[in-house]
Amino acid sequence: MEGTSAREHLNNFIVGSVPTVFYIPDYITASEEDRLLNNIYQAPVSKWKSLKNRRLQNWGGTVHEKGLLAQDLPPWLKQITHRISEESRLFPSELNHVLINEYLPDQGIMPHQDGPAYVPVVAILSLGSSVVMDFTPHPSLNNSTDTSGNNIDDKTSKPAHMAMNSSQGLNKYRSFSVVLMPRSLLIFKDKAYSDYLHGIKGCEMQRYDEAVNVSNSMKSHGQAQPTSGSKKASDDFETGGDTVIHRTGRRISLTCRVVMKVHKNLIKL
Ligand SMILES: O=C(O)CCC(=O)C(=O)O
Ligand SMILES: [Fe+2]
Repeated sequence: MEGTSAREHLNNFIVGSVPTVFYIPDYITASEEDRLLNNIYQAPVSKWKSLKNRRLQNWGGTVHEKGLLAQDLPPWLKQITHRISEESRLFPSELNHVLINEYLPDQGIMPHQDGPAYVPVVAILSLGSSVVMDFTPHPSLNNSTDTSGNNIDDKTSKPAHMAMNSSQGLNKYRSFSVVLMPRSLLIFKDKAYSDYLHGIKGCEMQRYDEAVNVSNSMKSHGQAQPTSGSKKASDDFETGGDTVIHRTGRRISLTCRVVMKVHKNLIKL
C-alpha cells in the first residue's frame, strides 16, 4: 500500500478525541493468533521474567538509558512487526523492540508512561482475553490549562477530551478507556502518549463506561452496543445495564516499539 493511502485508511480507525489513538479490531486472524501464542509459549521458561503482577518476555535486546543493545527479533516476530510498520507508516524505521506481557484475569499494569528510550509511538497487539486499558491524564497536567488549541479545528470550542470546570470553565484533561479485544491492534501517539498515563486494572471485573471504541469492538464481534440492551453480548461482556468485562482467561500482549539509538555491542555504549 502507498504511504499516503495507508495513512488515510488508518484514519478510519481513530477512536476518541485525544490525539491520537487508533484501534483496529481483528487486525490478525484467529490462526495468526494461535501461531503467535505457540511461538510465545515455545520460548524457554528462562525467557520469562516474572514481575509482581505479571510476567513478560523481552525481545529485540536490552533497553538502556543510552539506547538499545540490539538483538535481532526472531522471524515470527519480525513478520508481524514488519506488517505493522508497513501498514501504519507511523514509525520512522522498522520496529526493533517487542515486550510480551502475560496477564492473568486479576493482573494488570500500573498507570505509567513508556520510557524515554522509545520513539513516542506504540503498537499493542492483544491476544487471549479482553481487557480495558485506562488512559489518565498525567498528574502534572490536570491543574494546567491547555492553551495550544491545536487539537481542534474550531478554536473557539473546547476539545472534547477537556472537561469543563463548573467555576470558570477551566480546561481539564479527561480520562478515557479503550476495550482491547483479542486480535486487535492499538496504536497511540501524540498527546495520548505524551500527556497521559496508560494502565490496566488488576481485577477480574473491569468497567468500560468510558470506552471510546465500544461500538467498534462490539461490531467486530457482531454484537449489539453494550449499553443498548439487556441481552448478554458474550461470555465476557455483561450488558444488563452494567458495562463490565469479566476477564476469564489470560491475556497476552505484544508491545511493539522503536528504540532509535541502537548499539550492536557493549563497548560502544
Ligand atoms: O499489555 C498492554 O497492553 C500494555 C503494556 C504496556 O503498556 C507496556 O509494556 O509498556
Ligand atoms: Fe506502556
